[in-house]
Amino acid sequence: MPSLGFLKKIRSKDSQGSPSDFKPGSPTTAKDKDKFGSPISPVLSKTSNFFPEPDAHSNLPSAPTASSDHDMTGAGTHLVGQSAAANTQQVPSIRNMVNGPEYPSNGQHDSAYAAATNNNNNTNLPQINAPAAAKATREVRETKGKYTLPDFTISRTLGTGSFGRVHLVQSKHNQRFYAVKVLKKAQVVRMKQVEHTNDERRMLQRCRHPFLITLWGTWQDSKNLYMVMDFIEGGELFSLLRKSQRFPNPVAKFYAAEVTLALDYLHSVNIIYRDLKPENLLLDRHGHLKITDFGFAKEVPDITWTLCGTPDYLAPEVVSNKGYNKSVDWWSLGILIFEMLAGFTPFWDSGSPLKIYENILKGRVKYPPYIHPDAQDLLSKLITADLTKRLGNLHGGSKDVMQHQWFAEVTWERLAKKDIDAPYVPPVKGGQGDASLFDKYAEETEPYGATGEDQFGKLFPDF
Ligand SMILES: Nc1ncnc2c1ncn2[C@@H]1O[C@H](COP(=O)(O)OP(=O)(O)OP(=O)(O)O)[C@@H](O)[C@H]1O
Repeated sequence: MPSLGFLKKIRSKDSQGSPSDFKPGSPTTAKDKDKFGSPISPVLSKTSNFFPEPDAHSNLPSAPTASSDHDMTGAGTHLVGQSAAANTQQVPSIRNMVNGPEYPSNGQHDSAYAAATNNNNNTNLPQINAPAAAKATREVRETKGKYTLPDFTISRTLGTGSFGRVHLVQSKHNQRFYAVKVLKKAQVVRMKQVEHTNDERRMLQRCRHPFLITLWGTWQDSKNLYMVMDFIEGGELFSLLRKSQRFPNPVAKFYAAEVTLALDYLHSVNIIYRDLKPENLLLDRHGHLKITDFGFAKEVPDITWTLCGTPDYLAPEVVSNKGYNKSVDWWSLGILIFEMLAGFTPFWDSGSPLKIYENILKGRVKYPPYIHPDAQDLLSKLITADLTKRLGNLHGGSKDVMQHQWFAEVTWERLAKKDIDAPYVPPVKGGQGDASLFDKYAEETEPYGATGEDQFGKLFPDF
């Protein structure tokens, strides 16, 4: 049993959806259903468009087939079929992108992945060729973006974390909005997170995928580290989930499917994410997910031992300090799906991490009766301590998860191209630095851009 001192993160904010509403065995009440009304309901009619081939065995509303050339991002269609090499040529250096008028659209972020996963197979699962994906990633991300504070106008805090905060910023060169994560070096060192922080930068630099945040570059001054990312305008899935209390089955399925594709990609390039939770899932302006916060991501071809993560989401092999592998992300996916469907995490226990650990090790999950049987079947196969039985960790890898009955109507290739409408479109004014969907935070009082002696500079050579 780990002591709290080992842990990087305790779940903060208003933390946990309370399980108090759930009385095992009691049916879902009409009142429960009403709770779904806000803020998902205005677009709930769109749930029927998520997955155009409805599963005959599911209770989803039957769906009109979305037109095959429909692309709600306005970006995806022209990408399909581009070669990774062609795409590489189109992506200018980061410095040029900030300075120049031809800043790439989000669509270009997607195209290396699209090219790497493009195939003519009959199956609707993207056939990801890991070495090709990794190569495409490397080719696209060889630029080494270096910025300075005067490149940006810093505005409000979008979110805070264990070591720093994330600001909305505007580039003075192209007037576009970005998010800059600011980490205090002293705090990173004090909390023994130097390696994780360097890993975060390296992993983000390497990754390129439609559902992963894009890192454009970094810099440092004598006190802080800075990471420039896309500003993802729709806020955290966490906020949407708390407001909605819990998601209807198809809504949870949509988000779970996008996360599954992102995990499939990360694992294909030997990266474990290790911090899956709704706080780290942001919604873009069209309602698609972006995974942020790679503070725990690690390149591991095989097994690792570090104890990190957020209590509710830790797999038993992590809690009991055994070596672990990519399977921990599949466990966390199970916890995420459970939380989306139930509104609380399965091992939650009066907010006490130690009790949560005990519950994780006991491994008993009570499924609320309103969870769809197919979802429950998938959850029982993900939230299983036995690594020889955990879905995602078996011979079929992530394909076993993607081919599970709960995901039967998901057309994975279209989903990977963002060619399926999201269930909820955040009410934001795109491209205008609209941060209205983010919680408000007290602002930093110490000015950025400190000069003078840099005690820790050598520890962060890549920033
Ligand atoms: N690219 C982004 N666009 C918009 N908001 C963002 C972005 N990246 C992060 N945020 C916001 O900032 C919050 C904190 O970011 P992040 O999780 O990366 O910080 P952290 O210090 O690593 O936090 P933690 O303690 O959870 O690890 C996020 O939950 C999110 O609300």
